[in-house]
Amino acid sequence: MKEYLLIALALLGVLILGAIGLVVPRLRRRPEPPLPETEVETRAEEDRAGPPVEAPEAELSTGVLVEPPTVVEAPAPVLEVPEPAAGRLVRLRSRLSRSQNVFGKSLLGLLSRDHLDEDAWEDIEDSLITADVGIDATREIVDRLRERTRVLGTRSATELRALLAAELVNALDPTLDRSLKTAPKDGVPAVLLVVGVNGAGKTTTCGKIARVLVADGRTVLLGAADTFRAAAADQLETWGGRVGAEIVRGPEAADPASVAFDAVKRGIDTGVDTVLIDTAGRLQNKVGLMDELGKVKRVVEKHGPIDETLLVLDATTGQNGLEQARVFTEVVNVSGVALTKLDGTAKGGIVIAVQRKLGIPVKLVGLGEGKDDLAPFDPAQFVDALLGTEPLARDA
Ligand SMILES: Nc1nc2c(ncn2[C@@H]2O[C@H](COP(=O)(O)OP(=O)(O)OP(=O)(O)O)[C@@H](O)[C@H]2O)c(=O)[nH]1
Repeated sequence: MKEYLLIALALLGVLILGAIGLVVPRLRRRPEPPLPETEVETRAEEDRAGPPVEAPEAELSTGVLVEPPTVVEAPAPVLEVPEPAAGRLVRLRSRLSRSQNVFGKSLLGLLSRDHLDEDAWEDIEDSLITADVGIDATREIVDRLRERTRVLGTRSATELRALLAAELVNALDPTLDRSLKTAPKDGVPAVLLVVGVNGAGKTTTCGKIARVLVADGRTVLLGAADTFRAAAADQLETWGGRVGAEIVRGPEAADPASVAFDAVKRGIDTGVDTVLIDTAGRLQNKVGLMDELGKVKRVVEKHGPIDETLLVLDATTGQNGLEQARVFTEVVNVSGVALTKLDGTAKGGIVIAVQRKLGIPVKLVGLGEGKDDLAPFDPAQFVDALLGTEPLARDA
C-alpha cells in the first residue's frame, strides 16, 4: 500500500514538472507589444551606443564600489545633413495633387471645350473661386483669358494651357522679392521672427527653416519665445538638436519678450549667422496677447531691427485664415508669408488670394510633415505644379 502511495506521488510530481515545462516557454514566446515611437528612437540610440556597461559582479553582490565608476562618454549626437532648398518645389510638386485636380484636370478640361460660351466661362470662374483664388483675382484672370483667347483665336489645348499658366503666374506677381533676409550684417546675426495663429505650423516651420539655413552653411540659434505651450520649446529643441542649432528657452510661462531678448543676445555673443524666434500661437481677438507680440518685437529691436517677420498661415483655413492674418500685419511688420499645409488642400489658389489681400509676398510653402517638406516659393514652378505641366512643356 505504502509503495503504491509512493508511486502515485512520484507520478504526480512528473506530471506537475511536465505542465511547467509546457507553460513557461509559451510565456517566454509571447510577442512583445509594439514600442511607442519615442521608445523606438531611444532604443535605436542605445543600439548605436553599444551594449550597456555592466557593473562588476562584486559591486552587484555587495553594493560596495570596489573601483571608481568608469565614466562612459555619451556619443556625440549624429547631426543630420538637411536637403538643400534649391529644387524642393520641383521634388514636392506631386504634393499639390489635390489642387492639381482643380487647376489641371478641371480647369484645363473646361478651357479645352469646343465652344467657350458664357456658361463655359462661368464654369471656369467658379472653378477658380472654389480653389480659393478670391473673387477679384478670379475676375481679372478670367477677363484677361477671355480677351487673349479672342484676340489670338487660340484653341489648341497646349496654347490654352500656356495662356492659363501665364495668367496665374501674372496674378502671383513674379517681380516680388521673395528672398529671406537671413544673412548676418557686420558680424551681427540676422533676426527672423515667426508669428501666426496657433496650430498654423510656426514651430515646425522654424525647425524647417533652421534646416534650410544649415544646409546653406549657416549657423543658427533658435529662441523658444512660445512660453505659452511648454511642448513647443521641447519640439523646437528637437529640431535644433538634429542640426546642431543651439536653443534658448525660458522657464514655463516666462515672459516671451525676455526669452526673445536673451536669444538674440546669445546669438550676438556666440556670433551665429541667424537667430530664429518662435512665438506663441495667439488668437488675434485677444487684445492682450497681441500686445504681447508687439512687446516681443519692441524688446528684440533693442538689439537692432528685425530683419524678417514671417507670418505662418495654414492654407487649409482658406479665406477665414486671411481675416485672422490681417491683424498680425497690424501689430508687427510682416515681411513674408509661409503658407503651410498646401499638401492637404485642393485650394492651392489661396496663394494668390493671400498675396493680394495682405500685399505681402509668399516666400515659403509647406508641402508636408516631413523635415525637409518646406520649399522656397517660385510662381512659375508653383503654377507648373498646380497645372501638372512640365516646366519645359510650358516654356516651349
Ligand atoms: N501636412 C502638413 N502638416 C504640417 C505642415 N506644416 C506643419 N504641419 C503640421 O501642423 C501641426 C501644427 O504644427 P506646429 O508647428 O506645432 O504649429 P504651431 O503654429 O507652432 O502651434 P502652436 O505652438 O500651438 O501655436 C503639426 O502636426 C505639424 O506637423 C505642412 O506643410 N503640411
